[in-house]
Amino acid sequence: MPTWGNSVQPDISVRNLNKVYAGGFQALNNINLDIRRGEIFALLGPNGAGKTTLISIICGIVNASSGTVLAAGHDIVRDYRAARATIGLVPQELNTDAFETVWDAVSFSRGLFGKAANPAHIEKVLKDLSLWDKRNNRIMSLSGGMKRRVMIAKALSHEPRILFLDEPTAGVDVELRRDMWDMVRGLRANGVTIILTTHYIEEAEEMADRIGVIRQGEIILVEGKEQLMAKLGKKELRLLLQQPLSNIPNELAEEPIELSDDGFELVYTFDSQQTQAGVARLLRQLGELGIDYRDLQTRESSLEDIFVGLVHE
Ligand SMILES: Nc1ncnc2c1ncn2[C@@H]1O[C@H](COP(=O)(O)OP(=O)(O)OP(=O)(O)O)[C@@H](O)[C@H]1O
Repeated sequence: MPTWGNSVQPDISVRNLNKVYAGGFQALNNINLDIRRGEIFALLGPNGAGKTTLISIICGIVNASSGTVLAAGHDIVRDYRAARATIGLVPQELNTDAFETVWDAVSFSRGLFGKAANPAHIEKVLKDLSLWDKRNNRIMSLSGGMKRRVMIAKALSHEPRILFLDEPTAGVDVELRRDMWDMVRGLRANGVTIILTTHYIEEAEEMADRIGVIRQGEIILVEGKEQLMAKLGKKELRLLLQQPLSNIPNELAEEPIELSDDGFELVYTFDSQQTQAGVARLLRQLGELGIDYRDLQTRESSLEDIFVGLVHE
């Protein structure tokens, strides 16, 4: 691992980044973003929001129109080789020679970064990814899940301290997705900084330390996952009534309350940061109004609810 390392300085630092594609389409609009050393950062955004464009610029595959990016302190344009050497990229598509063996493909990737051969490192990577037994197998003979592991092994072959995973679990089954999550957590435990893009909110909810939301080429929010859920999360209290109501009683008109179409359910929504005082008041009022309920359920909003609210605002 390179010796450059100041825990205060971000691993990736993006400043005033813009991308206008040749046809004139502005895919990124003044992006500013810091990724901290050793975190798992999830970049969430709907289709076409600019996630792949942003990653491709940081990894030197696409040129920015303006702005700067530092990777581990190296400018990605002026100091491209040093910057790129700190980064591993696992792209969305599998792009590797099917006829090669796992060992050869992963060793060759390391060579592309001008690094001297290091069989001990390749062995460690293959063992960490449960690929050691397959090292002499041709890639075409592997299952889809194993092929994805090979892509990750290739990305880690040159000992990058930053790993980008573009939609790491798109189209993989639930079991493999869980395996991937465990693997990514293991990488972070070894000190790798991880940036992943995902459509699966569940994935961000499960793994990310921080979440960035990108919409129409703009970062609209960056927040710790826990803080995001506390800040924007809502709680819901659902009361199943004994007798249906035809409308919400006037006494409750000021409350954030809704009545279901069949009149059998009252749904009360409140901020997750708020105390239970509102709920206690509501239940007292219902008692005074003689409205009986046979069941009461509470539910907290998921990251998905929050995300849908953000991108469709
Ligand atoms: N080479 C290109 N030329 C012109 N426009 C492009 C090019 N590449 C991407 N775009 C446009 O830029 C926008 C952002 O694309 P990008 O692939 O970065 O989005 P994304 O967030 O990764 O989407 P997805 O989740 O679908 O992969 C899209 O509207 C896309 O059509």
